[in-house]
Order: sequence, then C-alpha cells, then structure tokens
Amino acid sequence: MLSNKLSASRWIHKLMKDLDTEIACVRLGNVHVITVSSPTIACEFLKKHDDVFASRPITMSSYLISRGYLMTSVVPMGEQWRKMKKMISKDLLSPTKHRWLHAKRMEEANNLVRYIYTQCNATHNSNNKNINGGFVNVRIAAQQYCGNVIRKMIFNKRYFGEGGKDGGPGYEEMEHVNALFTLLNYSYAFSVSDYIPWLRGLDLDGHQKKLKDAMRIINKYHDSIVEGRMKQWKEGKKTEAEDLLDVMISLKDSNNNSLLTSEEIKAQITDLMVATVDNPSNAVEWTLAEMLKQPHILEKATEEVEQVVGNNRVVQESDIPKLNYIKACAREAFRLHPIAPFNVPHVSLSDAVVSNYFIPKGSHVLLSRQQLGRNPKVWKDEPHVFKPERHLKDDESDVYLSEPDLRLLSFSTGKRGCPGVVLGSTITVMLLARLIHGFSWSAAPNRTKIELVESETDLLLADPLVAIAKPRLIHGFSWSAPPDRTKIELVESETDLLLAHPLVAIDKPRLSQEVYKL
Ligand code: HEM
Repeated sequence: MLSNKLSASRWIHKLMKDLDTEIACVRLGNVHVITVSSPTIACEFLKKHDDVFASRPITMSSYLISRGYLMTSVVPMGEQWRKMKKMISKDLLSPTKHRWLHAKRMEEANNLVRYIYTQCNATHNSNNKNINGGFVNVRIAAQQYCGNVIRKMIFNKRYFGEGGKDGGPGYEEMEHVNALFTLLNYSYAFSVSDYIPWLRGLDLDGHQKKLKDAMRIINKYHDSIVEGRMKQWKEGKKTEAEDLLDVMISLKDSNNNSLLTSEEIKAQITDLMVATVDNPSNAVEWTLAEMLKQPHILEKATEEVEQVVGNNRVVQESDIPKLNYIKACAREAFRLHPIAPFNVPHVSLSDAVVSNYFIPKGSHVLLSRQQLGRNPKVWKDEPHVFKPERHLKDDESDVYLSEPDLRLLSFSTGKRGCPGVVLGSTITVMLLARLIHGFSWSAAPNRTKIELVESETDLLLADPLVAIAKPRLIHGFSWSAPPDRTKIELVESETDLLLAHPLVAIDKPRLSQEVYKL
C-alpha cells in the first residue's frame, strides 16, 4: 500500500508539530529514524558531518531496483558507490558531455512544442464534433518530455515502439514512464519488514510484488537494447559513441578492461531514468496549476519569455540565464511542492554528536523536503503561498534551482548530493519556458476553480492537470475582405480624400509555421 509512505510521513510531521521541534527521533524496530526540518541542523548533517552520514539503508526495495546495489543512488557507502559516482559525474554528466548532448535535448524540446501544438488543433470525430479542442494533459506532456530527453540521451531514441502520431507517447512509453514512477514511489516507502528483519520475504504490504512487476517492465525495454549494443561493440560493428549507452560500454579501467559490467550498465541506466522523470515534471505541473490559480504569475512569466525570446523563435538553452522569473517559479515549486515528503535516507557510519544530540551509528536521517520548504522561521512571508518573487534577488543576479544551504531541498548537498544539477535544471526550465512561451493557457471550462490538492497517495496534484492551450506565437495577420464586400471599392470620400467608407476587413492571426512545425 503506497499510502503507507504518506501516512507514515504525515504521522511523523504531525508528531514534530505537536512536539514543536525541528529534529525528532522515532524508533522503528531497532532503527533510530531521525527527522529534520531545520536548515541549520540539516547542514550540520550534510555539510559538517557529511562523511559520517553518507551511507544508505539496506532495504528490500533498494536491493530490488538496483540489481543488488549496483547503481549510484541507493548503494551504501563503499567502493561500488565511489566507482559509480565518479563515473557518472566525470563521464556521463560532465559539462563536456552536457554540451555534446545538446542537439538531442533540443530535438525533444521541439517535439514537446509540436506535440502540444497538434493538440491545440482541434480534432473532429466522424460527426464533425470537436473532441479535443486544445485540451492538454499537462502531466502526460511533462512526464513524457522528461522520459523522451533521457531515452534520447541514453539510447538515442525517443520511442521503444511506434510512438504516437501526434508526437506523443505510444503504449510502450506510457508503460515505461509509469513503471519508473512505481520504482520511485516504492523505493524507501516505509515497509515494515525493513525495520523488523524476521518479517522479510513475507511482503505483508505488497511492495515487493509491485516493484518486481515494475522491474519486469523496465527490463523488457532496456535489456535487449543494452545487450544488442554491447554485441555491436564487441563485434566491431560500432566504434564511435553516439549516446550515453555507448559511452558506458566503451569506458575502460586502468588495465584496459571494460570498466562496467552489463549488470552495472543496466542498473545505472534505470537510476538515471528514474532520477530524470520525476522532479522536473512534478515541479512544472504544479507551477502551471499555481499560475492558472494566480494568473498574474502566468502573465509575468509570459512577459519575461516574450521580452527575452521574442515571438519569432522558440526558447533556447542559451536563454536560460536570463529567465530569472521562470527559474524563480520552478524554485518555488520545489519549495512548496516537492516530489517526496523526505530526502533519500542517509545512514550514519559511526556514532556522532549533531547539534548537541547524540546520534548512534546506523541511524537513518530523513531531511523533510516538505517542512524545510515551509519552515515559517525561514520563509516568513506566507510560507504556504506560491510566491516566486521571494526568490528574486535585489541585485537582479541569477536565480538557481539548487540550494546548498538547504532552506529548501531541491538537489541536496554534500557527498550524496545530486550529480544531475545542470541537466535537471536545464530540463525543468526548458519544459516550463517552452510551455509558457509557445502557448497561452487557461483552465478547462468545467474546472474554472483550480483545486490545488495533493494526492492522498503521493505528493503529485490529486488529479492530473488538464488545461486548454492555444498557440501564442503569431507572426502577423492574414487579411481578407468581409464576405459582403468581395469587391473592394477604392472610392475617395466626397468631402475629403479619405476612403469613402472606413475600411473594415477580417484579420486572422497567422501562426509562425516554422516555429511550431519544428
Ligand atoms: C530537477 C531535477 C532533479 C532534482 C530536484 C534532483 C534531486 C536529487 C536529490 C534530492 C537527491 C538525493 C540527495 C541526497 O541524498 O542528499 C538526488 C540524488 C541523485 N540524483 Fe538527482 N535530481 C534531479 C535530477 C537528476 C538527474 C537529471 C540525474 C541524472 C541523470 C540525477 C541523478 C542523481 C543521482 C545518481 C543521485 C544519487 C547520488 C548519490 O547517492 O551519491 N538527478 N537528486
């Protein structure tokens, strides 16, 4: 039951509120679980005592999704983590590789615009009834854009199957992204058997089955591609790297042997996929919902993209440094609507004293993403309200989505901090900026009151955001005479030299085709 994860986190948050504390210790079985909602204490854990708190727990879910602790994000501290973290930071996510993969990211940003543009053009059924009319499921568009970007970067392809004719996902991509979200939702969900070891194997809460089913789906799509590509390299049919899978296959260790086994490659690919689809899509869906509720924010964001980008081209990555308001909106979404209640757990490798509290070896430290972002001592001005302005700086200097001081938890910090800050920020800002720059958005007519309610089972919006999009990049107007005036009479007035009758004509916005048909 997924709700375990949320009901446990709600219970802990309520306990902290009732005790009026920013750090608490809950004993689950033999484990001390330390929860934190103060940035100062959080920094003590992840900065001052980073070395001590840099491990991860051993759990059923993390074991299953990582093929036995082969991937970076969940492996406890040790040689495997050092090898994989160094590899992804240096060989996959370095600034050079980021530039190398630019064209692939742009292809997917263009596909996003084309996909939404296609949905704006109403489709008609056999009775000529409008059955679409610009309705866009923002959740699907956002999640699939993130999925497309990372599939393109790793496998050099957007679709596992045929894909949708409108540029959207096919069955395979929907199944793939849903399975990635299942891994995310169940990894580190509170599972009773993780704390009471003799219950292991009984799968009392059903998490194990859900994770195994999701892993079967992931493996169905990934494994044959990885194995086929390894064979091509082995047989010398491939000699030049075109994507991150090629990079991983061709990496060598100091003895000139392959650095990574096929199991490590498969595990690391799943890690990168899960890490990419969740945060950006959730932040952008919430941001757009907040903007529909507070249209002045949407207007301000639109003004900014219009001023920086203009109307004759689409947003480019080189525009990102200048899109401070858009970045402030995304940052506000990370503050107020994080994808998960807590950060990924950190485990202590030895006893330590933190903020005058004794923390025994083996404790699990959970930084509360929800409560750090809403801590009233830090966010004094209406902490529960979406106000991007709070992130703009007086000197108009650049806004970043990362927050090393942990006043909100976006990419975290320290040894286990996110190595995907640049890629994650780029995907998030491009997604939001392209949606706002390319289209004007309004609430669906049956949804004039936008309800910003969190789901009962996770922290996504309770119902996927469905909104109406209209292309807003017009390129002048096309003019025609009104139907009753097909013959235009160019007659001067009898009393002056103006046209005898004021010119009345029909204007139609002319869409800039090259902007949308990217
Ligand atoms: C907006 C996007 C993203 C956000 C907000 C985000 C956030 C995070 C957070 C909170 C952590 C846990 C840090 C900790 O334990 O203290 C993390 C870890 C990680 N992230 Fe990201 N992430 C994003 C995108 C990405 C991307 C695009 C990648 C790579 C493709 C990535 C790869 C990883 C990995 C491998 C780890 C595990 C690091 C470790 O355990 O040493 N993330 N991320």
